[in-house]
Amino acid sequence: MKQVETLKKLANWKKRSGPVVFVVMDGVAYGKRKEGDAVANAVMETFAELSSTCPLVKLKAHGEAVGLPSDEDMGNSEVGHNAFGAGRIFAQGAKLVNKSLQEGSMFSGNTWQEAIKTQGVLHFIGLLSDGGVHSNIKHLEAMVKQAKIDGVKVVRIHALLDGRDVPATSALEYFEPFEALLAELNADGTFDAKIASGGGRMYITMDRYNADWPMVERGWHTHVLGEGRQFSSSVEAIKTLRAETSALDQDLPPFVIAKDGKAIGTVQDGDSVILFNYRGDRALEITSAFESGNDFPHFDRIRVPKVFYAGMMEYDGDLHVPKHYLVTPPAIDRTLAEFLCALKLKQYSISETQKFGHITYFFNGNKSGKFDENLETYVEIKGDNVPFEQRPAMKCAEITDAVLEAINSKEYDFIKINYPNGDMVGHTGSYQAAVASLEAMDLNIGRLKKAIEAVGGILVVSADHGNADEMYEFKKDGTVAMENGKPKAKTSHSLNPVPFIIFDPTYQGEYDLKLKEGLGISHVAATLINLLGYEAPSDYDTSIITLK
Ligand SMILES: O=C(O)[C@H](O)COP(=O)(O)O
Ligand SMILES: [Mn+2]
Ligand SMILES: [Mn+2]
Repeated sequence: MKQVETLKKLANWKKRSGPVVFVVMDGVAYGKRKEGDAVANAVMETFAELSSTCPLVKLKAHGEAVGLPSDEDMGNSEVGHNAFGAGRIFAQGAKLVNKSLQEGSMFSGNTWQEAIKTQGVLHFIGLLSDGGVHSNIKHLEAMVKQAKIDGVKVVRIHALLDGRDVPATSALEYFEPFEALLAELNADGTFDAKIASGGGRMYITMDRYNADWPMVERGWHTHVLGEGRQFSSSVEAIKTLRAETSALDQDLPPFVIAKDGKAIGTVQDGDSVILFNYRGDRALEITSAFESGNDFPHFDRIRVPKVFYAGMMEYDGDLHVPKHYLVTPPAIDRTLAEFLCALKLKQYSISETQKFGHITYFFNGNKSGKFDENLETYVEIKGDNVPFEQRPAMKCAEITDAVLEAINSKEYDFIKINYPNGDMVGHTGSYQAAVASLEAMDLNIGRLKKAIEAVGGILVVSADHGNADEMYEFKKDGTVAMENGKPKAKTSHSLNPVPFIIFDPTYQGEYDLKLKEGLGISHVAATLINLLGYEAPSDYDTSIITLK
């Protein structure tokens, strides 16, 4: 790999005595309506003070500004952190898969051709919605149709309920038409495609960052071994399990579709398996359960079928996982971390388990490795495996304790932090917990601010996309949607703009205090490089500050 160039020092920059600390308030944006806006309604004294006294601008964090197909697409952590870390916009997974399907290259490629050779069953595993963050049901539909055209006889789909990137209880809007499509494709008797198993995405299969391997184990038992509560159809399963548990879709218990007491879609030797999710974080663990040999410490798989396994994308560009994939991911290069390493600047990255990979792997362009072991420190504060509304602080105090130590050690030039609060608690749909979570985070940003003041560093506060700023669903007429006498919870991200604030207590007048308007979060990296005293790479999206 070609080494990046060494950036030039800014001629008129007075080096600060402390580090530049970049805070990503995950899932915190400016809402459009006060009702259900936990960000606007929480008591956040530090955020209010920074907002009224520091340079501040709103940045775009969704749609085309982060490489998604259209401005209808909400932002998410992968594309947001990619944009922060790469300083440029890359066409993202969602867009690349669309293109590969439109141009037909997915189906002419080796991976698809190999997958359809199976004499057994072609399985698809993935998230059945049009949330567009991890997957898109349209991609699955196109692949199932193509499988029929290509002469595959038996297809089994292992479908996860979303309710996290789409409305909280919307699963039947996807499962019912999808079952109808399968029935249509099966009607001429030459093709047999069925949903074989499923469950809520936060209950089985889609764990991330080694937070909760038993989730993946439950998924393995459901999809591969065909063990679990049996139903005759996915729609019957969803209706029954909802009535019994009142769970939101993301938390629905697993189900297995069976006929005469026998699961219809266990995974067997000689089958092909395609994971149709394109985003990596929640795809890596189930992938490793399929691809690992005997050396698999996470749970007893009981039976490991010999299959041809492929992912929609390459999920880890460093470790080349999985071995086979349908679409080549964006080639994100020349990231901020790489430039800072070339300058020999010491960097510290920290978050709680759920967002640890966001501030490292996503920030570094979906690479799990470091550029330089000696210059980069990664710290993970272990999260609790509980519903997050029960521990809304999301370890923000522990994260801050560690950062204060790092600041006071005077070892680091650049520190980046992800506070998971607004996002992880935002996804639970609990408004009260989201407010509590944001207030805890704000207290801790207050602690950071004091430390920065004491050492003469710079604090930059921003966010990767919205979430906690919209905790209620709204009706078309603009009023709050109600359910059982209460506001209906919204669990997904928002499309709202995010804050960008610079707190620079030893400002030396090197830049205008008025920030540039109308930009997106891909402009943050160049700004951070300037605030460290260097010229940004010429191919980066321009800095948000105007240097004097
Ligand atoms: O994976 C998730 O939790 C959601 O689909 C998206 O949330 P994130 O992009 O903030 O991780
Ligand atoms: Mn996020
Ligand atoms: Mn999120």
